[in-house]
Amino acid sequence: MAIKFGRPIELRDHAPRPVTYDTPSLGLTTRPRRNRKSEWARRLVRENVLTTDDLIWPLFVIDGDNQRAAIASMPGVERLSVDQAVRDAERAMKLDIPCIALFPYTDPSLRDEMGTEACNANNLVCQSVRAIKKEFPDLGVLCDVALDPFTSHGHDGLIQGGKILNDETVAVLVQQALVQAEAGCDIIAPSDMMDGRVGAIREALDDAGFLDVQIMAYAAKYASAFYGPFRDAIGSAKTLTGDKRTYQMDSANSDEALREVELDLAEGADMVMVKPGMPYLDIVRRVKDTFAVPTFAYQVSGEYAMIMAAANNGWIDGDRAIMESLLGFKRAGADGVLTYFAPHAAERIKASR
Ligand SMILES: NCC(=O)CCC(=O)O
Ligand SMILES: [Mg+2]
Repeated sequence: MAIKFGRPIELRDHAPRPVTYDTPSLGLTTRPRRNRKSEWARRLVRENVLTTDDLIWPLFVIDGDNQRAAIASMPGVERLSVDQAVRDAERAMKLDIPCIALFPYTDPSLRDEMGTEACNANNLVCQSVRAIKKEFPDLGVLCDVALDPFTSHGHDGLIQGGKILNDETVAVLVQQALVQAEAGCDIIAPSDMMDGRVGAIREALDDAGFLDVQIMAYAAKYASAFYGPFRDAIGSAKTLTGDKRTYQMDSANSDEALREVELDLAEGADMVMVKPGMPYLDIVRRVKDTFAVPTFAYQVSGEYAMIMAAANNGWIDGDRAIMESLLGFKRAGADGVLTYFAPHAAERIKASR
């Protein structure tokens, strides 16, 4: 049950009882509670607001027709066949969500050591982009650039002798970005954390005439336990060998995030992202204060799963926790949030207007 915000607690919970208290005065000049005395007063002094313009909605796509398959660790999120992804794109349009992000569940038979399918101009992501752009040209479409949905080992890059190869991987990522841009993708979002990939992709996009295709760099992406359910969703959880700590950042570090962001901006990133979200709000704030560029946060699958699990157990008020968590990103300085809660939040925002 949703509790309406701003209803005075005493009216909600108690039948009034006649009591008398002594009324000593503390003689306070400043009483911060005055500005919180009623809903209109709180609205008047409110510093941050979440709007539908702040939302990017990640969708998972699978092969097939008319498929919507539940993901156990992400209750409420489904893998969608391309036709159904188009229906969710329509829902995004109706909810005034400016942009969606696409992630494929690649059939295991198409995964290999090199992530070859990433560069197939007719892969699931490219098919989805074309189908969505055809019906909804005004909806922003973001495509992730990384090899993990396509490799048999679940890593974001090419491996040799147990090591993730940087420059060789970047050459493949450039090809992946080009097929996505060719399909009509608006924002290329490299999430692989290889060094130098933003510059290489920018140059290749420009050479191919995609001057207006934006780059949102996953600039500060941490090696995190919170990606677990996402790996279920794209089917890499079981195949992933080892961890990603030689390319994703150490969660102990903060200055390093600024250096990563600085590099990506110098290489041509139009927007930067911090990921995960809630445990890294301090990074969002530092990035925004330091660079004053469009800054995004990714509220990742594990954050979604935590809130949903607690809400489904009745341990927290899910609606309120969702909106509070999203407002936290705005307060930390984010210009927008990639969140699986996007349609839910947009519905709430629209209903409250
Ligand atoms: N490159 C996209 C992701 O890794 C998403 C992670 C998540 O939602 O857990
Ligand atoms: Mg980097």
